[in-house]
Amino acid sequence: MLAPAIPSRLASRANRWARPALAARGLVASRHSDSAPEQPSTRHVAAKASATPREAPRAEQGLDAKLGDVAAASPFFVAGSQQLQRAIQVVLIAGRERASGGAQAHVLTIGKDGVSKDDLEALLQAAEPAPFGRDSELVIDPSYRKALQIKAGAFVLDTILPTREMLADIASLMQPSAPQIFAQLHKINIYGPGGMFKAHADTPYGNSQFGSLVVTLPSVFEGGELLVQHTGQTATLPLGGGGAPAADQAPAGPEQAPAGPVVHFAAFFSDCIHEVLPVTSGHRVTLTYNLLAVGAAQRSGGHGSAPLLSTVRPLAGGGLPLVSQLRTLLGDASWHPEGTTMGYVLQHKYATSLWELNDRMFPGVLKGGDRLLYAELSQGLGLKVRVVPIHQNLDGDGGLYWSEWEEKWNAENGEPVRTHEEFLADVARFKGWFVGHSFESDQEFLESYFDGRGDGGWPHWVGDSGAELMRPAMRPAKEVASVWVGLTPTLTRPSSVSYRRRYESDVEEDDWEEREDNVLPKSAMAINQSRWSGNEPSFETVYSSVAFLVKLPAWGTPERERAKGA
Ligand SMILES: O=C(O)CCC(=O)C(=O)O
Ligand SMILES: [Fe+2]
Repeated sequence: MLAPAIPSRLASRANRWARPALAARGLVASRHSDSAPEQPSTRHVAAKASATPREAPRAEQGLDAKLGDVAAASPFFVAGSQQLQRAIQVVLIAGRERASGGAQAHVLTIGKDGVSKDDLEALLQAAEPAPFGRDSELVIDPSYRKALQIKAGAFVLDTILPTREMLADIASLMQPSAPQIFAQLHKINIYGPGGMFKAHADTPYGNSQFGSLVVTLPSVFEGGELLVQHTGQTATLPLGGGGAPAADQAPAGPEQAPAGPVVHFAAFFSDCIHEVLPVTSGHRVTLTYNLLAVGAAQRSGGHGSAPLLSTVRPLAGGGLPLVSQLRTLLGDASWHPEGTTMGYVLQHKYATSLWELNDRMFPGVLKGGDRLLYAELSQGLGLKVRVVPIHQNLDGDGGLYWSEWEEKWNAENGEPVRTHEEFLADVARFKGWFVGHSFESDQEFLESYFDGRGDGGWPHWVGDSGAELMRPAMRPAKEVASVWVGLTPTLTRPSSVSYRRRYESDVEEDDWEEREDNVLPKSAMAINQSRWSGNEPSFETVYSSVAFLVKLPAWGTPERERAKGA
């Protein structure tokens, strides 16, 4: 008696969509393929486009061609060095066992000459192998990350690092409208000869995390460059490496040379793939931090983009070519005379907690080039811009479900019937991405979907052409984008992560078994830890791909007049 347990609405939905809840109950075989994520090689720094190239209409190809300029116009990292006035003291707190053995906390004093041999020894003694997140597991794999770590909590710094100056630079370039940013100390990392960390994105700690910060403690090492990539650009940051004693790099002070060392730092948006190249000699000792922005959303939220533009204008140094191209197109009466909606896939991904997706965070939390573009479109051109999540379906079948038995049941009960051939056609069609309705309604959708309540909205699928929205929505999106920009280069990293339900502990005893392995399918995730490893495993916060839906006004309207400019 399986069929009556399936509410008819869900049953008809199941014909078209994944049904993990049923799979978990053993009613259907799970169709999620768990192929191992493809790991990038150390030197493989450019994200490889795996999407089918879209066939954009000729007029719109110019828009895509200008995309690189958006990335180039705004930085994705901030790096520099600073001469400290005082030596840095690091107190290594002895563990309980060691304390009982009479060990004392060890105090390191790191002055101009950097980490001494004895201090390095003490650091190595206190350290343990550094794990990282692979899918949902914390693993130690020296072929991927070879490093030692000392976790925050096992040491105390007496010096305020990052310095106020570092934080100010980071804030003004990376979070210009956040009233306050914070650096949350994560750990000390020690990379000896051969030490490295292959390409990964940093697992977000919550939706206020925008970046990661690395500060190197001065020591002599070679190699160990930090590579950070973003939309085809790669920054190579030596962070004080290169063999010269760190103190030698300080500008020679005349009489009163500062007692402190020179420290190097690099901050980057933490969705950017980065890696630490192998250290060839010496020891590279870093402090890592999560960068959190507080209040960014409130400050520039709502519809007011004016404050946003004033914060990004100094970064831009002129208009974006993408925007002037759009302006030219809008000035052509034959280009979408009725008006349309343009979709733009943002260059960065945004940390969101799946169950707290929130579009009110935008535009305040926008990063780099995305922020610049938003400001230009909304304030510069006066266009209406909506921010929506993009979801990804990896499997090709998206966990789509078809059962002969159930089709028979559907036929007998007047439900829509889909043939197996139709199912196979859908399988091919559903590989790719779909545009969410809004963060809030998608949350509702995903939750109801897993609950079997089945009352969420339907998303719109984006075809491989990147230009089409394929499925009619049960609750139609307000806009339907006919022009897509940026789809191919940005959405190239399929997720390999599944997410466990958070409220397992709330469910009834009886439901426990079936819900235990009831994971969010890759196909429905608001994206995506990606096939790249993270620095931590995480269920809670993921990176979401995000799109702008930009309303392009009809010819002859005042909005079009304003947008096309003089
Ligand atoms: O130590 C570094 O330079 C960065 C290491 C890193 O990427 C991480 O800990 O996530
Ligand atoms: Fe990292």
